[in-house]
Amino acid sequence: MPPKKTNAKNRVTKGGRLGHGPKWTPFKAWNASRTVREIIPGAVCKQVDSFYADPRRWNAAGRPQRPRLSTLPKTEAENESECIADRARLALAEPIDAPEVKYCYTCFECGRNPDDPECSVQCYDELHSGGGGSKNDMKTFFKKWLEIRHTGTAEKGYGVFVKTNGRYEIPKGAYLGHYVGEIIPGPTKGYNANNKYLYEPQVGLEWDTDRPIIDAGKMGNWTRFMNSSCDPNVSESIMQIGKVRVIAFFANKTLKSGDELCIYYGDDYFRGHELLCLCDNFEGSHDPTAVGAGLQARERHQQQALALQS
Ligand SMILES: C[S@@+](CC[C@H](N)C(=O)[O-])C[C@H]1O[C@@H](n2cnc3c(N)ncnc32)[C@H](O)[C@@H]1O
Repeated sequence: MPPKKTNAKNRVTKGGRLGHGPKWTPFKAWNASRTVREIIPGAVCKQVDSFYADPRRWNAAGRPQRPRLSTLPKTEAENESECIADRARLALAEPIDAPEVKYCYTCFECGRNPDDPECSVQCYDELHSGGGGSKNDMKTFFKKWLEIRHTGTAEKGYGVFVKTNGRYEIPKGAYLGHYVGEIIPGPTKGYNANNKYLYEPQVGLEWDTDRPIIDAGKMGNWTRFMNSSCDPNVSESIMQIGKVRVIAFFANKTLKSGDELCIYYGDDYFRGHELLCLCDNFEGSHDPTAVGAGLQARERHQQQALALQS
């Protein structure tokens, strides 16, 4: 039998990926609920379930072509008995306060130290593709419980909502997914600082001494559609899944049918893009850095982060 034809455009080389998830697929959600009137110009986004690192871009920046994933820096957090990852995992069964902690290197999927040979890239794949009896199975999570639809506000565009036809409530503390896209080695050729889908985490990945940037402009998952709120119901935290460090999202409140899932983008985002916030907490547009609730939300986040770090 002749080999099956593949669409070269949609093929991602193994060397350029972190994890071994499926190939790209066109991000159907991007157009799923759009009517002709609503179509937003621009490139159609590809749906991916793991990071993509373009070797040419990394070579051009003088960085290793393939991120090394085997040895991870050790921190005290590794030795802490009550690790936030474990708590977050337990939270799926028993809600806790949102895990707002910066670093924890215990694998979210298997609970082992990622140096442990039993913990592998497979943990990442299992969590996200639902294979191997993952406790969390994220493959069907989005499809089952969430939808992307227009917020009704032109400036805000699309948002992520808990499906309105379900009776299911997503418990506080539940792991929702993580931000993926193309990993770029900091501001390099072809980098567009105006891109509104850039996530610039300080993840401390050992293959990148600077800050890598996750660019979900051309490829990403549903998390790229999460809008900002001055009273967010989703928190982010840096986590370890297998050998991959991720920006993971957790429900910080019980999420009910029809709720929009929102994070807090932070002051820099709004200032940098010269945007005003149009979240539902206030009527009309407002500066999220100047409005009471925005400040309170930010302070609460900082306090939670500090409390959990100490
Ligand atoms: C990461 S995208 C979120 C998804 C986006 N709504 C879409 O349709 O693709 C970020 C952009 O969404 C819009 N946005 C998100 N939260 C907002 C808010 N609270 N107020 C105004 N615009 C917001 C801004 O245009 C922002 O640049």
